[in-house]
Amino acid sequence: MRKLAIIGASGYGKVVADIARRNGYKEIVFLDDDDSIHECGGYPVIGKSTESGMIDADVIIGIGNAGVRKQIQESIPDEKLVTLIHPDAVVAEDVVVGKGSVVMAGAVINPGVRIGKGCIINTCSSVDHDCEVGDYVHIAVGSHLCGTVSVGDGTWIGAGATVSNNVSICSACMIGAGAVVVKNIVEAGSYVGLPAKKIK
Ligand SMILES: CC(=O)SCCNC(=O)CCNC(=O)[C@H](O)C(C)(C)COP(=O)(O)OP(=O)(O)OC[C@H]1O[C@@H](n2cnc3c(N)ncnc32)[C@H](O)[C@@H]1OP(=O)(O)O
Repeated sequence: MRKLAIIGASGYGKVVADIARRNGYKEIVFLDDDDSIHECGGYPVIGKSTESGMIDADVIIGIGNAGVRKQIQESIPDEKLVTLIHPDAVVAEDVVVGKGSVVMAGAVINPGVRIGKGCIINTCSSVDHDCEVGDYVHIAVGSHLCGTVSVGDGTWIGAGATVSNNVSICSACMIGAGAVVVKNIVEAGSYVGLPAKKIK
């Protein structure tokens, strides 16, 4: 199997490397702009984030910040980008997962779901039937989208948060850890608590 270059030698990047290894990548390298980092998860950092075009390798972004992830992903030709799904994630057959997205261990994605590009579907989260997840969304560890939820581009669903069925959340929102979203959110911002309310 081909080589994989992961941009971003971070904690998240380390998890991405583990998923890549389980998907059969034999050679994994990192690219990062921090000169002081030489390895990540036991894999070498061999250059800067802008150098993926010079390497004959598949590419994925290992950066948690949605804005940075988007900026870097959109500078890379689509044919170099891959999608990674942990072998212990449960993903229904008709689910569409966009380029550059990563689905982590224990995640469950049920039928009729569409996940955009550059998303993180993190450990033990669930995305239930017919959800529409935009681009560069992060469904953080242990959070749950009930059925027919829509999440706009760049939104972060915090760890352990729950979004009730048939609810829409617009782009550029931060849903706090443990929040419960029971009504549509139509204005960008940070929302916390039960029921989730805007804080700024
Ligand atoms: C593998 C991984 O690690 S994946 C990463 C998972 N991590 C997460 O999901 C983290 C999600 N982030 C949060 O929950 C954050 O607290 C945010 C984004 C909601 C708010 O962060 P900030 O904008 O920095 O807000 P700040 O910390 O200043 O808090 C503002 C107020 O909201 C409260 N608040 C913050 N987060 C929450 C929350 N999740 N639930 C309830 N109240 C909260 C604070 O106590 C504070 O209240 P106060 O003004 O009465 O003191």
